[in-house]
Amino acid sequence: MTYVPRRSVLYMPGANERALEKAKTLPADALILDLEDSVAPDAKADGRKRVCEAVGAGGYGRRELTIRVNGLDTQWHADDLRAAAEAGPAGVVVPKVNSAADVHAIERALEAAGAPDHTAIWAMVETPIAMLRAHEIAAASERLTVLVMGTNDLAKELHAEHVPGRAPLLTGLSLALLGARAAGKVILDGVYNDVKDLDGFAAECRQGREFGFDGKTLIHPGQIGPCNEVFAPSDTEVEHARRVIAAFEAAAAEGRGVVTVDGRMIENLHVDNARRVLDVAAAIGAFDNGE
Ligand SMILES: CC(C)(COP(=O)(O)OP(=O)(O)OC[C@H]1O[C@@H](n2cnc3c(N)ncnc32)[C@H](O)[C@@H]1OP(=O)(O)O)[C@@H](O)C(=O)NCCC(=O)NCCSC(=O)C[C@H](O)C(=O)O
Ligand SMILES: [Mg+2]
Repeated sequence: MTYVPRRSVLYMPGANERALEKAKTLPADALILDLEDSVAPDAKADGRKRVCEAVGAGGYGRRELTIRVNGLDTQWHADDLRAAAEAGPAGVVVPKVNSAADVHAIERALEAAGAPDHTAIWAMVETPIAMLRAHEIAAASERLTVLVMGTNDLAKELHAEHVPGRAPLLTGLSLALLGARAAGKVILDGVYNDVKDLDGFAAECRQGREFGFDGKTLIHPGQIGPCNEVFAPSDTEVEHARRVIAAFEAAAAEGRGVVTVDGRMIENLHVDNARRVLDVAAAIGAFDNGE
């Protein structure tokens, strides 16, 4: 799987002209122009027109541009999907995807509307049944490239509380990760609602990274910088990866398949991981330099 930086993926209300303009200068890797929860029912049609025009007009540079449509069971879904297909963003983010059949319906609708091949499906998994079917959803289509956690909806459905450490959500997060990885797909963590609590936010970014998420979805510009930092390999990690590869190659030249670095065992699989760290760091370096 070729790594595409999606450390920071910022939602912005599709009806908010100022936010759509401001996003052109923000250092997020990707943007989700939202037509669902952040847009009031009366503003849906206007929001749809606005975000599709924004995608058509461009000006977002290398930021990956996606549109979040309303859910499959809503009155706006079909029109949103048709308009998004015509606008041709990098991805269409679909909330509350609960089955492979849902993915197939989205895929058929995009194809019927003439969506370009580059428009991927990003499926939001945010219900108990979606956690239990995460692999079925992730593997349902090649057009589906990204799973997006919806942790607010998941907590609501579970009757769970938002607590530091996210204990009530950990099983769901793990199931979704297992499903995504088993299907070879990218997976993004959910949002952190308290935009003023940067310490709590940083802790949740670190937890997401430790779990294996590729990046995190965000709701405020102030969350972008800290998130980019956490989801990129640090200089220390890059240096360690280089030493792992060098030590293993030296050992291999002497006919050994195992070595220690800083007292820890290094085998082939650790070298694979070290190479992945270097690939990710290089891709992020090129992205940040605008290459
Ligand atoms: C959360 C907010 C409502 C906070 O808004 P506000 O108090 O106005 O923020 P600030 O005054 O600090 O804003 C400072 C400037 O930054 C711009 N801004 C703010 N947010 C964004 C954004 N998301 N994208 C782009 N620009 C943004 C403001 O316009 C200010 O600009 P300026 O005037 O030039 O200084 C607000 O941040 C917000 O609306 N966030 C996005 C909310 C959203 O999209 N929600 C839906 C997605 S999350 C979700 O649905 C969860 C999921 O489905 C689940 O189940 O978990
Ligand atoms: Mg949601």
